[in-house]
Amino acid sequence: MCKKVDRRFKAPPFISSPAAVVAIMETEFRLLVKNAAQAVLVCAHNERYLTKVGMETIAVIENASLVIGRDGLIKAVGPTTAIASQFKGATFENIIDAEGMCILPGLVDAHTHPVWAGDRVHEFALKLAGASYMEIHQAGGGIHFTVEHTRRASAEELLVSLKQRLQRMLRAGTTLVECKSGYGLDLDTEIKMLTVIEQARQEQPVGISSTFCGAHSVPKGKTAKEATKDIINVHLPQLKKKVENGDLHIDNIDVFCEKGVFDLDCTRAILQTGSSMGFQINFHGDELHPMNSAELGAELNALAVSHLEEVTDKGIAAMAKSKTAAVLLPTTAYMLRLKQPRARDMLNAGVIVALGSDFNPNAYCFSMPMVMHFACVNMKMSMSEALAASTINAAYALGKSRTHGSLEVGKNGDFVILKSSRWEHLIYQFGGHQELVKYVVVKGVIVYENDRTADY
Ligand SMILES: N=CN[C@@H](CCC(=O)O)C(=O)O
Ligand SMILES: [Zn+2]
Repeated sequence: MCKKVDRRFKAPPFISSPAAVVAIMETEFRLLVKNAAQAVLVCAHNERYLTKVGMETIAVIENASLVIGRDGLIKAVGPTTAIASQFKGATFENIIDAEGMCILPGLVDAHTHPVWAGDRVHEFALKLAGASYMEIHQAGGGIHFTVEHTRRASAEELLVSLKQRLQRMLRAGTTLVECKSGYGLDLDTEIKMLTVIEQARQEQPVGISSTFCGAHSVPKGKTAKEATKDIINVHLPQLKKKVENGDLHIDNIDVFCEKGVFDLDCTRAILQTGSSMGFQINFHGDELHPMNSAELGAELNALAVSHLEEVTDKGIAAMAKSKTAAVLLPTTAYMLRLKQPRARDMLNAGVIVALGSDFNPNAYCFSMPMVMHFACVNMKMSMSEALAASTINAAYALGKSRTHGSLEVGKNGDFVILKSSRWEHLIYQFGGHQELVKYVVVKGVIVYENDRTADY
């Protein structure tokens, strides 16, 4: 009944959980998913994150059912027969018979840049012909190109494209996504982007963690030091006011810490100011050059540092100690033909490894299943490690692992139902999620049902 994937996973979690007892006293529920071939809980003991051993041994129940309450939270998950007897006489607004299918937690995408205008397909051609990311950036393209187009775009235009992009992420199984600003660099455009993110949060079902990334690049006509002063003395205080007034919601503060962009001192100053205003530190570091970003993340108790292709052994050890998550982005290393992030060294050292799509005009990928596939093949992660990195650990990197990232009683009823009797097909069939993802559910509501699934 209970697959011995995790030896610590002794009893079906719904039996021992106090929340499950509450559920039994209720009689009306939002959703029952019954008869699933597998329910992948990922973790079952309220872990906030998993490190290597936990990621290798994620919790899976064979022949499982799941109950979501009218508040959108998970009330019970366990063997089908046990759930049937516990919920005898209960009524459900909706029932899904998931025979032959798998239930997985909604995927969490821990790093994206989804608000922009003007694609960069022409730069893809240049890169294929040998130009590097930084050569294009220094010649005024790259982020600068996107900044010019995003400044000119209306908020309405940006909102339409953002919602379409979130919809494409949702269809690939993502139910929580980090969304950065950072293609404005001036205060007005940054506010326009953050406002668009705020609107999208209210108008569509994918959960959003929003990030102020005004230090994504040094704006033309300014030095890094001048831009840093501007962000600290002008942008951040204005944004803080907007947050306090309830006009904006900002979860994280970000900087692109890179040679020729923001150095370590500028990065530290911006992150410390943002953190003092209550924003979680989650920044880009050690991507193209070793910058000691990992060490800085540890020093500042950052929640997460992304990229880390050029991290040092010292940086890895520091992140393991400070419990700063490493958000690895396999699409970027693939696209830019960089050296792969050292996922195995990080896992062996005890670092909390998470994954993100890095969706942006440079790395045009919406799909966390594809990201997991790249992580397995190119970064040598196992499939269960990749799934844990795209669920509980990605939620941790956003400060959301109390509510997201696993199928556990009391968490949001956000999950994916896969038309396959083994969950690993989501990673194995690369590029195949369009046929595999049957339903996506957010807080117990079916937000996507796919007619294109078929048995292959
Ligand atoms: N490296 C910095 N930022 C993005 C790329 C943004 C862009 O090229 O537009 C990243 O995470 O890959
Ligand atoms: Zn990025």
